[in-house]
Amino acid sequence: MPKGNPKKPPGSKKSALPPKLLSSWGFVIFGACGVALAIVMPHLLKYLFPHPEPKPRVDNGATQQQQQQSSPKAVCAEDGPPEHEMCLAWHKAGYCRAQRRGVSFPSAQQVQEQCARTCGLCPNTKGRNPPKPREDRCSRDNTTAAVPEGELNRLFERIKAEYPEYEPTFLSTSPYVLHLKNFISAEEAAAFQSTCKESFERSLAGDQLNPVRTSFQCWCNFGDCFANPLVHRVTRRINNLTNTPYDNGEDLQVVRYEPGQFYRVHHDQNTAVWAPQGPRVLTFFMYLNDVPSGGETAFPQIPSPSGKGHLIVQPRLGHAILWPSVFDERPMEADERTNHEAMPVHEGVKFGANMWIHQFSFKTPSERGCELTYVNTVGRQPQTREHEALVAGRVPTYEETVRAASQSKSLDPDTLARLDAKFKRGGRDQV
Ligand SMILES: O=C(O)CCC(=O)C(=O)O
Ligand SMILES: [Fe+2]
Repeated sequence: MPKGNPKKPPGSKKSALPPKLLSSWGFVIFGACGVALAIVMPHLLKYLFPHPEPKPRVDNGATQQQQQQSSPKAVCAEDGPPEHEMCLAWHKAGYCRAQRRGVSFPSAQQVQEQCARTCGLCPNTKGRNPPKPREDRCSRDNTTAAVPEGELNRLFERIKAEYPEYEPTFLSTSPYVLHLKNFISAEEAAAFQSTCKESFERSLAGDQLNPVRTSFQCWCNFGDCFANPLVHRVTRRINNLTNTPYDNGEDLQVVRYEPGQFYRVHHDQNTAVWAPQGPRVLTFFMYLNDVPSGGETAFPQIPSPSGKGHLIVQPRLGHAILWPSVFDERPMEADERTNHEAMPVHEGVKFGANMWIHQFSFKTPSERGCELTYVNTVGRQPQTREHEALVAGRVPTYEETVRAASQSKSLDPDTLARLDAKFKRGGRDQV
């Protein structure tokens, strides 16, 4: 008798399976039934005992319940301490949701604790830039015009009165061009240049390579730049000075001119008025170094204060100029008198930085990937289906937009809270 398991004779059906084999088949069948039951059972139970929907997920991926548990009461409380000054930048950089790889500070937990309101972690607050249904993605909040009708001139007068430390001087009052000294420190100017060092590219004008602008530019739209504490501090200082929300400003644009480079006469209002962010209403331009020769900013349609020739501003480290792109009484319409140019640099290199401020939130549609539509490249009329949709429904028409911008100042709760706090501090800003 051979040893081992006897071979099953070919063709034999009822071949006597050895008891050991039988028990393994039984095991397999039993297991399969178990698996099937495990799959079907939850559905069956759900059908038999319907369960409430899971809590909606929000911005940072946590459920509202988790949010409320993790919300630090202090920051959420109405009379609580202010949030960390970096919160807006940290949120924009995505730090509310996840810790950035390779960066130990700030941790996601630290951000969530110190920026609970901005991160949308407090009960009954939406946080900055909350998710929107797809069809509303690119709509505009009509009630937050940065510069309503009749507010532009007042804004310039207020800055002159409130900020003597910058030695504000009107280089022109019709239209306004305001000159400030010591607006940024040498350390801050150096931070702009160093964060941008590897990120300069040939400048664009109206979204295109253009022979009218031969300089280099760096969009400060990456976390290492806009979440750099010195860069953010300057950004917030501009927001406070102009009384406009963080989200209405484009990311800063650092510019660099080598000898011979320039930006010929142009106007900064380049945005279709029906785009979600509305027109650029203000330009805040900072000089980041002294230029040995050339590199002035010139306004060919504005007389110089001395009455001789037109207005020319010398680039000096720390100085800044602010001018409007629209009319006081028609704050959606470009005021061509603020055409300007960057004259060629003759000696040395010129560094500067632009902050363009829009009538409505720029960062929101920008972060949502909406069409931002420049008039120079897409024309003044809507040309694509998406443009038409913006005009037709999701974004107000030109007339509605103008009407909304003309309404008396009505600000969003965050801006109101900020103004309120500023008033309580005696009108001074912290940064
Ligand atoms: O460089 C300057 O002086 C002005 C730059 C400017 O006008 C711009 O970048 O739009
Ligand atoms: Fe410009």
